[in-house]
Order: sequence, then structure tokens, then C-alpha cells
Amino acid sequence: MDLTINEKRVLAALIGSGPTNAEALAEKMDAALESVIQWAHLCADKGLVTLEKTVTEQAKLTEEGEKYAKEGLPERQILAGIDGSVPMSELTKNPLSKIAIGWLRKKNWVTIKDGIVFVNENTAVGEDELALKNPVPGTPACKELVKRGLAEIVENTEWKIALTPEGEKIAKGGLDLREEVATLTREQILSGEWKSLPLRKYSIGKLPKKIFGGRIHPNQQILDEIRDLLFEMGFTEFHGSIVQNSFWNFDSLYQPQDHPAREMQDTFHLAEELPLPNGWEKIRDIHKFGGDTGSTGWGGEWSPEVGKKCVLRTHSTSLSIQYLAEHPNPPLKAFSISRVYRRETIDPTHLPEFEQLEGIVMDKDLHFGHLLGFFKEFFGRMGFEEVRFRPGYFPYTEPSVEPEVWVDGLGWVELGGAGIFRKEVTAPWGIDCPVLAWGLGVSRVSMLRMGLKDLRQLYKSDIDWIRASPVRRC
Ligand SMILES: N[C@@H](Cc1ccccc1)C(=O)O
Repeated sequence: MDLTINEKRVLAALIGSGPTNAEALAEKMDAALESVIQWAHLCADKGLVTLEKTVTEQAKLTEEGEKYAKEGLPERQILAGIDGSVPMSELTKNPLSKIAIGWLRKKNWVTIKDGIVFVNENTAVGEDELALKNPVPGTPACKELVKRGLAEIVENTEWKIALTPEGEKIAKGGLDLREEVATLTREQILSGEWKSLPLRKYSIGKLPKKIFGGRIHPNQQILDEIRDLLFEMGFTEFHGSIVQNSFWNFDSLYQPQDHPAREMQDTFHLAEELPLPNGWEKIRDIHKFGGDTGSTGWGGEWSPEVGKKCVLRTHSTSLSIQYLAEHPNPPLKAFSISRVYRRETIDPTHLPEFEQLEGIVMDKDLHFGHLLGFFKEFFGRMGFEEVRFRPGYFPYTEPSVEPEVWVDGLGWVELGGAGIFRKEVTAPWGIDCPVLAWGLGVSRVSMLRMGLKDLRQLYKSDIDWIRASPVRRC
């Protein structure tokens, strides 16, 4: 029979002694009680020992119970201090009276009349007081003490372990009690010593421990996938700062300073300011009278001070326009995946921060059809087969659309906005050809791809969910 070293040690320790307490056995083996019980169970499974379990209840006094066991219950202590009668006002000076008065009345040891406490005739020692000296589990008096928080019941489990005849035979037949060797050294192999060593056996039936390798967060996997897709489609990537001044977040995108359009996305405003870029006057003129674009502009005043005020970027279009200002020459295809911030109330489909996929395509002769074509291609590659477009409005694009994809079970889902930049947006930077632009909520896309009902799942550190999510193929 194959026995582990610990099973053998149990058998060896039991030779010559009848049924043995687990504690005694543990002491004899110089091992932890829990381990010995575990090993004994393994031996019992092989029919080599018997295990007998007895559970006994024991009543133990709590700290408060111990105190009263010495000094007497509060009602007894108070009673001992009353000589026949005492005014209530006097009695309540003793802090113990708080607990004692209720019990004195309940036990009928006193009568209270007109503010005077009179000791009754029968104040004999009660069962509870006796139980305080020797609490016996199960008795009414002991239950009373438990209820008062003066005692508690603890369960005591005892194990008695004994060799079976079979176990006895094996134990007496001689046991190799040498430590099992798990790793052989070079010397042990060369010298041939390994042949006589007790080698630890493989337990073929045992399941190995699960190993979780490091991995990329499922949301990041999808973001990477989208990034790769756009690289494949010939785009380059741009980045930018989270903190933007209003000039780049709003003004350069032809959002008037006094227009509710500015509040269209509820914004996190910051106390900081950032300077305006060279050429800011052109934006001022566009807003006031259209500059030299032929537009009439919004009219009214335009304040450079308002433009300097910072916000957490509410959309990554603030990065697109800066990228265009730096790269005004066609052709250009660029994208950015960036976190944006809005003052949203958190619910399953809204978070105050989320990723946007922002894109721009600039070239001569581009038109609206190219924009719609791009979406069909892009969403198709992302696995959304049906795409449709609804008219939209953005201050910086004309025409504007809101692309939607079909999701079984959900219907048409809106994913963001797009359009062709107005000349009021592009002309100040010397751009004179069409620029297609879009901003999509990629967290939405991730959610749809993963079949999530709650957007928050993407941003929680839910390690079990992360481990259970499929790994992205590279
Ligand atoms: N910035 C818009 C999306 C958009 C980008 C570019 C052009 C048109 C629309 C939004 O955040 O919803």
C-alpha cells in the first residue's frame, strides 16, 4: 500500500497505544493538531485507523460573568447594601443600580413605593447565582446567563484515533520513516544513492493548481484591436493633454462663448488657465464676423479670457483640431483613442469618464459619401454588419450624422457623431480642403462586443471577470 510519510508517522505513533486522543497524538508526533487529524482521516480512508468524533458543549463565563462570579450579580451586590429600605434617589447613586433595579423587581426581591425601595422577605440565592459558579449547558439557569451575556456555549470536538487490525499489521511490518525526497541532487544521481531513497510519488489523480498568467484587461484588448484596425486602414495616431483650455475644447470648434451649445456637454471646469496659441485672433474674427471665410460668424463679442479657462477635455475633437492646426496639408488620416470627461450622473450606461475614438481624414475631393463608406468598412471589420445614419447636429460640422449599428436584442445603438468640418473650423489654420471628422464612444463598442449590461464593469477591478474573459488573439 502506498502511504505518505505523514500517514506512516501516524501509524507508527499509534503502535502499542489503544484509542488515542488527537491532542495526545499531535504532541507525540510533534505536529499541528489540524494536520494530524487530516492525516488520520487519510489513514481512515485506507482502512488503517478508526476515527471517533465526539462533540461536547461547554459553558464558559464571559469576562463580565467572571467578574460577577467573584463579586456577585449586581442585584445581589445592591441588595446587600440595603438595610431594610432606602430612598430610590440614594440607590441610584451606585452605578451598578442601572442594571440591578430591573433585576431586583423581576426577581421580586424589593418593592418600590413612593420613591422608597423596601427589601422583601424572600431573597434566597437563585439558580442563576448557583449556575454562575458552575454553568451546566442545557439547564434553564445556564440559558439565562447566556441571554444576559454572562456565559457562552462553546463546542468541543474530540477525536479518538485507533489502529485497525489492518493498520496494526502494516505498522508492525516495519515502516520507512525517512523523509521523502522530492528533488534529487546531482550527487545523488551520480553515486546511485537515488536507488535507495524514498522518492515522493506523483499523485496522478490530483488536479494541478490553476495558474493565471499576466494578461491585458479585456477593455484594453478591444482598444488595441481598434488601434490595430485603424493602422491597417492607413491611419496614424495622435495624442494630447487631458487638460485643455476652452479655446481648444470649444472656441476653435466654432462653439460660441455665450451659446447653450457650450453646455451641450456638461463640463468639469478647472481654475487653471492656459495661453492662447498664435493666430488666436483669427478665431476671434471668425466668431465675431466670419473672418475672411464668407461666413457671417456668430456676431457679438468674443473674449480671449474665456478662451484661456481650462476644462477636462469633454471630447477628443479638441485634439483633432490641434493636430490639424499642426498638420494643415493633405492628405492626412489620423485617429486618437482618448479618455474624455463629462459631468454625468453614474448609471449602467453613463460614466463621467470614457474613451472616445476620434478620427480625421483630410484630402482634396473628399465628400460625405466617403465618410459613410468609412463607417460601413470600419464597423464591418469590428463585427457590426448593419450600419445606418441619422442626421445630427454639431456646431463644427456640416453636414452632421450620428452613425448607429444594429445589435441583436438591443436594436439600433447610437455610437457617436460625425460630419465634415465647417470652413469656420478649418480655414483659420490655412486648410482649404474637406476634412471628415468623427468621435465615437468606444466604451460603448466594448460593452456591445462583450455583451455587458453595465458599463461600469469595464472600469472595475473585478479580477474574476478579467480572468474569465477570453484572451485576444494576436
Ligand atoms: N465631439 C462629438 C463627436 C463628433 C466628433 C467629430 C465630428 C462630429 C462629432 C461628441 O463628443 O459627441
